[in-house]
Amino acid sequence: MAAVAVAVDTAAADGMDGVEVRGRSPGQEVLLTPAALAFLADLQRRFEPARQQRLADRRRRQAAFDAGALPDFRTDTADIRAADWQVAPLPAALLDRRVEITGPTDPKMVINALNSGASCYMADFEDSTSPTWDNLVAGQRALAQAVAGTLDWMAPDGSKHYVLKPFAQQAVLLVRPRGWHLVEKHVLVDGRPLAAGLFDLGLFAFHNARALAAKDRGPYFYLPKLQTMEEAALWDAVLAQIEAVLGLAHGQLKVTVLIETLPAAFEMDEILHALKDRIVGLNCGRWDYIFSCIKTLRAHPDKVLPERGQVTMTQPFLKAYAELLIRTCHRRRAHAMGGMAAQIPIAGDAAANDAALQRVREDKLREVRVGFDGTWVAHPALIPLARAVFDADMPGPHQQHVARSDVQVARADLLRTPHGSITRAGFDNNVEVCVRYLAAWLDGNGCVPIHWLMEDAATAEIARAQLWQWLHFGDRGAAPLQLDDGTPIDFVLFERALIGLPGKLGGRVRVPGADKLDAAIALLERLTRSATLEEFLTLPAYDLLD
Ligand SMILES: CC(=O)SCCNC(=O)CCNC(=O)[C@H](O)C(C)(C)COP(=O)(O)OP(=O)(O)OC[C@H]1O[C@@H](n2cnc3c(N)ncnc32)[C@H](O)[C@@H]1OP(=O)(O)O
Ligand SMILES: O=CC(=O)O
Ligand SMILES: [Mg+2]
Repeated sequence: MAAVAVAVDTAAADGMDGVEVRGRSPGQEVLLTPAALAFLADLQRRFEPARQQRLADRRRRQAAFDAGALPDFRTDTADIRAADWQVAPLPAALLDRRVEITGPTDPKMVINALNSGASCYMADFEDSTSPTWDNLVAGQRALAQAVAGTLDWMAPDGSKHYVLKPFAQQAVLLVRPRGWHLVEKHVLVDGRPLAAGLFDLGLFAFHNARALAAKDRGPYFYLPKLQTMEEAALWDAVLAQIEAVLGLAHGQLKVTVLIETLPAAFEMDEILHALKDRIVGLNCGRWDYIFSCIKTLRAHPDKVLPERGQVTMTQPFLKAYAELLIRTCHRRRAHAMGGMAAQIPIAGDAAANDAALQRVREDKLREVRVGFDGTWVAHPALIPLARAVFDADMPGPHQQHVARSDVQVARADLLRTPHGSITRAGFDNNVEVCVRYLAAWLDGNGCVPIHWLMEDAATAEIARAQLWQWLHFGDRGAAPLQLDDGTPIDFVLFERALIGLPGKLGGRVRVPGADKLDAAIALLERLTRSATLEEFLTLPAYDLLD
């Protein structure tokens, strides 16, 4: 079977030499002790060369797609897909994951999420966190205090004191570090920024792993935005190193991997295999997946998706991706986790609220009936609804026995482009979402409601990538795209949508990050006018943060 080798720099130094902390935030000295920094620096020195190789592999792969190639199942790993093997047994705390709440890591959110009644809580440093230094330090402190059982929080006006429920009544904690593409510029090792994922995961593990292991709670992680088994193998090597340094058993650290890139959909078995001693499931990260489909196939004129609102999970290419994930996971005795419906409760409008909840209910019903073992919710008020749907259709703790061997997904199924349209409302909405989300993110808020939908980095990326793709469609000689009413999609249309926005938002809507609107507009203009599609909006946006 194809083995995945991770090149490791074994000459990694220990100690504080060459480590510089540039951020200043209250309480950071408790986290960034000399021992913690030495631990992080060691991880960075060992694994940074391999991370850089994986990022270079991504660029090479994308260049091939841009030159006309399409993703496919690998021939060099056919034996991994064909062979019979299973992942390591799942820990008891992760057997029943029917409802998982996700959210950023500020202390109030952490307490609300752990107390929410969900089976699990994914504390998120990725899609829903704007990685200001203050957010990261406060988030790591809140999580460490939560693990220690000492976290509390007082509302600034003194109206409510938030305390944790007893441990046995709390949701099981999982932590999602940032992806391989991001760096943490506030910690330099040998003059270069630390890999953000190593900072988030490493720092959490350093301070909490032993305490969580003693309670038989992992630690557990969600790994975002992977593309290949080699990237999975890199995480596996990092986790094995952390276990060795912290004196934990091999396989103590457990992970769930988000399948949220198009290349990864072709390597689900391989990713499970690369992490088989510690992986407990795959998750359908639908929003990044849609974004990745747009990004990966950006140079293929026959692969343009309709406007965001029309790209739902019932579209055949997304149905195929979800069903392949379930079949693959259950064959390997791993959980198949569903994703996030974007609707959130609507205050002050009962009819609209009922309609939103009905959309969520339908989404969860579809998930449990196709064979998912659990699902995500964005908001605590959605937990009872999701739980009721899963309880009714999933009497046991999971449904790994649902083999879905009826599912046959071919390359063409994953690449089938849905029909649909681009309306003016859809175009304008993409512009508005990008501007409002970027403004909030630059202001330190990584997840906001916009028109009663949860918007985070993944959902905003769809809007941003679509605008770029639609506006640059004619660059390769094709006729420009048109709206469904025949209006050409060009920069005149884009500027028109942008021009009225600050007045409209300032006058009518409470906008988080209102004083960042100009910066957000300037960034969107830059991203959209660029001749090439920026890989992630959070890369240039991070330069503007802090
Ligand atoms: C594509 C993906 O990656 S999905 C995963 C990433 N995205 C997420 O995790 C979404 C997280 N969700 C959120 O951040 C929020 O629900 C939002 C921004 C969508 C809406 O937030 P708000 O407008 O503040 O919601 P609302 O005012 O209704 O909140 C009511 C209460 O629920 C709490 N709450 C809302 N969402 C969450 C959550 N996800 N976790 C914990 N508590 C929450 C609020 O803190 C508030 O608490 P309080 O009554 O004690 O003050
Ligand atoms: O992380 C989840 C997604 O949908 O993206
Ligand atoms: Mg995502």
